[in-house]
This record gives sequence, structure tokens and C-alpha cells, in this order.
Amino acid sequence: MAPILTTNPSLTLVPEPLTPENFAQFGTAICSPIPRDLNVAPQPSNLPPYNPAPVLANQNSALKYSPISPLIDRYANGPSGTASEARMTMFCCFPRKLRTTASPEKEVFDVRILERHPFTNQTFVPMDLSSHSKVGDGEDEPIFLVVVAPTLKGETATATNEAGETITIRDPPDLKNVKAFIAHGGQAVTYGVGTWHAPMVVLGRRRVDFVVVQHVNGVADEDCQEAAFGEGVVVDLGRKGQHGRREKGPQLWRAKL
Ligand SMILES: NC(=O)N[C@@H](O)C(=O)O
Repeated sequence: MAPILTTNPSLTLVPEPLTPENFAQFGTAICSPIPRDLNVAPQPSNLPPYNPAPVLANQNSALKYSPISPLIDRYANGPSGTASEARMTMFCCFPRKLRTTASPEKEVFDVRILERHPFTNQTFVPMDLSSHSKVGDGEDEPIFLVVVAPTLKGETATATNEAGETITIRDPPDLKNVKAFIAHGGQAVTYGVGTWHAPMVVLGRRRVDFVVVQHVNGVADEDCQEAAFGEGVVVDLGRKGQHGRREKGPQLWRAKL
């Protein structure tokens, strides 16, 4: 069980659409650098500047942007000195349960735990998730919620562990500045090394499978640290629609590339 922080956060978050710019302090939001309807490989020099700059590849039939997101391994700084390896995992993420508030009737997601990987970054790439469904087309594509918190670097927080003992969490999450972002098919997300984040939250009617890329060394506390807390960090997902669909709220819900 994750240690429970003794602080009691109180915060209601309205999620923003995930963009490379607004997510930059937490990691990388990965989106295609080119429009969806560009179907003939252009000369890279005819494209707006992008970092990393693209080069032609695959017999000039592809534009290659590399690295599109870094792959970082800082396990050499870990206390145990245990060697790490690159690891690709699949997380099959089922839709989360939402809570409905009364007057106004809204759907909210309660964030109750954050975790971080102190020596590696971690990338979630959704599979089989379209970025294009229209409201009312019956497709109702799921989206995913990315919840992150800045790290209070050099600070400590007290928490209670499973045995009821008081323990110290170093570099704890800044619970006053948690942020929530709505991501959709066509986007992937890399949590920066040590970035506190909520376990993946899929919203919608069906499961989303993610390929997850990171480093691991098998030492539990070096691979993943957790901090739980009571009710208090709430993501406001807007008004509940007539048939359980979200009509309004995060218009984000239907954000398109
Ligand atoms: N982010 C997420 O859903 N889970 C993890 O970070 C994990 O490693 O378990």
C-alpha cells in the first residue's frame, strides 16, 4: 500500500487540452508535427521549423523526427547501483469510475494517488485510439487524462505507511499545483524523470491499451515511488449529458488534432 501523506490537499482542476507547450515542464506531449492531411512527403526545407528538424528517410517516402521524445536513464545515480534495462510494457487501461456531484450535476475524477519514477522517464503510447470521432457519430472514442504535479525538490513530507509508522517522503509532490490535461488518440505522453503523475486515467466506454517505454532495475523504491492522499484533488470533467455522454465541460472532451 502506498504511504498516505498527512497533508490534506483541496483543489478542483479544470483540465486543459494537452499540448507540447503547456506540458513542457512535466515532460513531452508527443503529437504529429505535420497536418493529418499531408499525404505526400514534402522537402523538409518547405516545412515550418521544428525541433528536432525532420530528415527524409525510407527512400524519401517518410519524414523522420528524431528524437521525438527523449529516452532517459539516470539509474547510475540510484543508491543501490543496480543496473537498469530498457523495458517495453503494455498497460491495458480500463475506463475509470467517475463520481457525479449534485447541483450542478457534474462528473468528476478523484485523484487519490500520485507516483513517480525517480531515475527514468516513462512514455505512454496509446494503441487503436482514433483522434477523429465526431460528437453524435456513435464512435464515442475514449480519451485519457494526464494528471501531474511539480516536485518540491529538496523538501520532505510526512506520510503514514502500511504499518502505521510515520515516514518521510523526499522531493514530494506539490499538491497545491497539480495539473490535469486531456489527451486523445494521436497523442502520446512522456512523464519526465521523477515527475509525479497519477496512474493512467482512461475516460470513455472502452479500454485503451498503451505501449509503455521506460527503464527499470527491479529495485522497487528506485523503479516507482508512490504517495497517496485523502479526497481533495478533484478533476472537474463538466456536466453529465442526457445519456451519460459528456455534452459540455471540457470541450476538451472532443478536442481534435
Ligand atoms: N502511469 C501509470 O499509469 N503507471 C505507472 O507509472 C507505473 O509504472 O505503474
